[in-house]
Amino acid sequence: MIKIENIKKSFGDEEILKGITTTFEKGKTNLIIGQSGSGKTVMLKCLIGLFQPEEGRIYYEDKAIQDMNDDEQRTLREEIGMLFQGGALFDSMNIEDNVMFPLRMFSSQKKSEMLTRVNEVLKRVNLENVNKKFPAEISGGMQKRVSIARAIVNNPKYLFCDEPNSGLDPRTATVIDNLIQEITHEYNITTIVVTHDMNSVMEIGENIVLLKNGLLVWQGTKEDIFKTDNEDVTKFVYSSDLFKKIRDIQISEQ
Ligand SMILES: Nc1ncnc2c1ncn2[C@@H]1O[C@H](COP(=O)(O)OP(=O)(O)OP(=O)(O)O)[C@@H](O)[C@H]1O
Repeated sequence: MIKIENIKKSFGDEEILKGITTTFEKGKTNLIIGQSGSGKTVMLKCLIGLFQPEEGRIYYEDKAIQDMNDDEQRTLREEIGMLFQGGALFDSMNIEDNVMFPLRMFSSQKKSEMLTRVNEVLKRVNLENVNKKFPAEISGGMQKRVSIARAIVNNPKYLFCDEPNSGLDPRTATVIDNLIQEITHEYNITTIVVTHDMNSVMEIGENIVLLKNGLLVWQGTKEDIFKTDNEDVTKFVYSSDLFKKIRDIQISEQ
């Protein structure tokens, strides 16, 4: 569980996060959604410690980052898996070495042990016999699965995904969404996904936080989305052509 209390972050005179309070639950896919520029990535970067908010507190379980000593912060970093936008695989390393990278960084395991773990996670994301291939030799969807394998290789307690579907066709995007959700449930991880993909919202939105101009304007589940009359939610949802068409059909059938 990750809890944030009244976090504020500015760049120069511009306040980007204007006091956000919320909880991201364990074992759930928590989504941060909102229009471009609403502050999603800045919030994610605050959560993983890349940006220091000027105000507010961020709790991992019951301990605030602000109160952690260096050792505790290092431990926390090891407990975090990151799935970067675009995958961010190392082009010059083969798949096996890409996935092994966090183990080399953080563990003192023997190579054979690391390899066993690498094969385990590659199997979990349904990728076998690709160990010696290079990222450029596999499809975008496969690259995403490699990135997921790399993000979970250290058994993280927390998984952060920044636009995990960018650049994927809708069917592959759904496969990736479902994989993230399955892994979240299976390993009881606190997962946070930044997205503006409405399909992801409706597929895996177990706890959705909607940001607008640096404020949290709505929070709920995917089931709540169609029930709410919150104007910010409806504007966001129906900015998607597909959902606009669904609404038009619903209205015409009434
Ligand atoms: N390092 C930075 N320095 C200055 N301003 C920044 C920095 N990072 C982000 N911003 C500003 O913060 C605002 C919010 O950016 P952010 O990247 O969080 O938006 P977002 O909701 O993730 O958008 P998108 O969906 O387009 O990725 C933007 O106005 C952006 O210019």
